[in-house]
Amino acid sequence: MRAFPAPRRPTVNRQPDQLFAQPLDQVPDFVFNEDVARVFPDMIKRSVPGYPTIVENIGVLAGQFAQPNSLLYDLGSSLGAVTQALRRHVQVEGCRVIAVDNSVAMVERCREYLHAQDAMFQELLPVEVIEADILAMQWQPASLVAMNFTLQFIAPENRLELLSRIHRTLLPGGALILSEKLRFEDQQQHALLTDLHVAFKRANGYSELEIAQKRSAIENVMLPDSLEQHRERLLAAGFSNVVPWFQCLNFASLVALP
Ligand SMILES: Nc1ncnc2c1ncn2[C@@H]1O[C@H](C[S@+](CC[C@H]([NH3+])C(=O)[O-])CC(=O)[O-])[C@@H](O)[C@H]1O
Ligand SMILES: O=C(O)C(=O)Cc1ccccc1
Repeated sequence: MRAFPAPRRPTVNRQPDQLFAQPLDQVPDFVFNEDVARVFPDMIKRSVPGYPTIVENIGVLAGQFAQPNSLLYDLGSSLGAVTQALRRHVQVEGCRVIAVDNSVAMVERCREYLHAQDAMFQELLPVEVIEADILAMQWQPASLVAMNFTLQFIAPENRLELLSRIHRTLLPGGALILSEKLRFEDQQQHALLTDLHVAFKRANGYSELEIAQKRSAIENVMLPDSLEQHRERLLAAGFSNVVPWFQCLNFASLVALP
């Protein structure tokens, strides 16, 4: 008998995303379940142009906004990629990271990844991973809120209220970092960037079938807004300035100042 049980899975996840590789009679709506959580690092890197750059730089940007003895929120944290970047880059006295996700599968694995990060580095910011709906949670004053590709999964009628709550929770001098897939109001622009995004997925090894089935899985659950809609809604939520800092094809990231 072994003295210690073998780990359930390797710490570094290299499982390829083949979730939509076989033809499905009916493509179900996309959900963040165990199957998705298992392949998520591969899926998001091959699907979102600029994702690794955005994640790493959220850590760098956060270093400019984090204030001593305050909270940093990672909303819709999935496996905690942004939380890990925050912990690598922010070395400010008394800061704490709160990662929130409502998918049990994501939260379980996120905790494992963060334990692995704890084992590898010293003096990382303390972190708490909370399984909760970001529409129903209690807020505490924060100097940074990151929402990396999460708002697009929130029902459109709830988006303004959520951003208003985030605005109220932010300390002066803090920031919201909001990354989203974009829709374009100009039809030609929208078609061009959509085609270029399909080319990006193809170049990353997805077949036409995988691309088509994934599109139909997400079309009712992931509803992107235009940059103009984001800007207007952030201003309506109380933010004083909205600064795009990254765009790659139809994916962008903004800094919103309270
Ligand atoms: N109401 C909600 N409450 C809490 N979590 C939610 C809610 N709705 C969706 N989520 C969670 O938001 C995450 C969106 S993925 C974020 C990537 C990550 N930020 C990353 O930088 O790797 C984006 C994507 O897959 O395109 C999922 O884990 C959902 O469970
Ligand atoms: O926009 C797309 O085509 C995507 O595939 C984005 C995405 C990435 C990861 C999970 C869900 C949606």
